[in-house]
Amino acid sequence: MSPGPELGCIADDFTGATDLAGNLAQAGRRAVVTVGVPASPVPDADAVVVALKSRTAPRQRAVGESLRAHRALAAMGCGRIWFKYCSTFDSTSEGNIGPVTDALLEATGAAWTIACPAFPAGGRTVYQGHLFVHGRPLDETGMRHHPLTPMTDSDLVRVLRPQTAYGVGLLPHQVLRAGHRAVLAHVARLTADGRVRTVVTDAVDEKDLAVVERATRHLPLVTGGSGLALSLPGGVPGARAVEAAPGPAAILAGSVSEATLAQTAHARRTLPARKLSAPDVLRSPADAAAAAVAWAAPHLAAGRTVVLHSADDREDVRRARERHGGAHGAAEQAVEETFAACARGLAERGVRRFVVAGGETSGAVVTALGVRTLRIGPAIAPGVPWTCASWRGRTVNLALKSGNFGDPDLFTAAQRYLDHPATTAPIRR
Ligand SMILES: Nc1ncnc2c1ncn2[C@@H]1O[C@H](COP(=O)(O)OP(=O)(O)OP(=O)(O)O)[C@@H](O)[C@H]1O
Ligand SMILES: O=C(O)[C@@H](O)C(=O)CO
Repeated sequence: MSPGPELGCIADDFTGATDLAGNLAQAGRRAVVTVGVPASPVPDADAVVVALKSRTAPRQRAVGESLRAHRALAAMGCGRIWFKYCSTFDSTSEGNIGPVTDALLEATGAAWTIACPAFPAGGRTVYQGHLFVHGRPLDETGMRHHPLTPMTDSDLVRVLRPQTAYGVGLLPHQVLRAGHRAVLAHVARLTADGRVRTVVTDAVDEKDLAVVERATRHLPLVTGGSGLALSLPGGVPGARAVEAAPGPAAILAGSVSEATLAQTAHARRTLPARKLSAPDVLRSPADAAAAAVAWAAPHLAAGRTVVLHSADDREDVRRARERHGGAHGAAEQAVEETFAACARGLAERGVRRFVVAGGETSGAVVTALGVRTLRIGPAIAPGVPWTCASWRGRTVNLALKSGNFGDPDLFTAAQRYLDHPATTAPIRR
């Protein structure tokens, strides 16, 4: 038996970290997310997930931070390492999926590993190496136009090859369907001459993932999305119970993905909502946040959940960029600073529950609240768990939602999963 946690995970963004930890909790693991590399061992955890902001960082930095995280997890005695990246394989020809995988192969001494982004419960499937999002090839989705990691090819073997120093193989569906022994024989052939060290795995449903899990449970390193976690056997019942803070809630939507825009539009029908004014935000994030918090105060006093959002559509972002006319990313930075200041102001006004949409926005909010660790609670949607953290010694609950996750009613339904965790487990297997 391993002396430390069963799993040590390195996530390349914050929402991805809680996504993986949430699925590990669904599989009965006591999962804890640390914001950045932990300075000391994490007690009472079966899985420690280190949340980094390395997805679009310069390659050297991403590799360096991931190795630092690996050293901390290895020092805790973690049995296996899991490199978590996006289920839409967000990367460029430079990386960072390939370079970080290469570095972790060396660090863990693994002869080979898998690249398994499939998350069927979240609509991500892989067939013959091609990634589909709710049945559409990746390159035909909005990811084609992502500003930082545009995904213009759904063939993951082709996408990964230029990113890694080693060969890339494919574990196709027909082999998977023949069972885990056939998988191991196939991989043995692929990796025989030592060139191929990463194997892209097909998986279109949970049955496929169960075979992948069975065939790879001996590996010191796995890489991929969070979907594989749902197939882990064993686990402790009740691992998802966390304290629910009393007190009002706020939705902070800084994501401009299609799913979030639909969720915001839905929530605005029934909840008090305010759009952050772009000119105000660009002039002074602090003043824009103060005005938003003042607007929220009477609604919060009346016990209502408030919604603060930054865009109705992508045009808003384009206009803000144009209006700002500054350095690349400056308008986005101002919006993130505003959400960060809103989170601080709202917490000071008694808000104890936050639903935050968007990876970057979540990073800004979690950092602003000075949160160091997140314990995982019940899920609102596949890949979106409630978490429990401490703010100035008080319990706060945070749900960090990846831009593209969740149904349109996610914001309005969120509270009920925290209040009634035992009766509402929305993950369909
Ligand atoms: N009106 C706006 N003008 C300029 N920038 C904006 C505006 N609204 C949001 N943004 C910025 O757009 C970025 C959205 O990124 P974020 O990661 O939060 O969401 P996402 O990309 O939809 O989600 P994910 O990364 O989880 O898929 C943030 O930097 C945010 O501050
Ligand atoms: O895997 C996913 O899709 C998410 O956890 C994510 O990483 C989005 O940023």
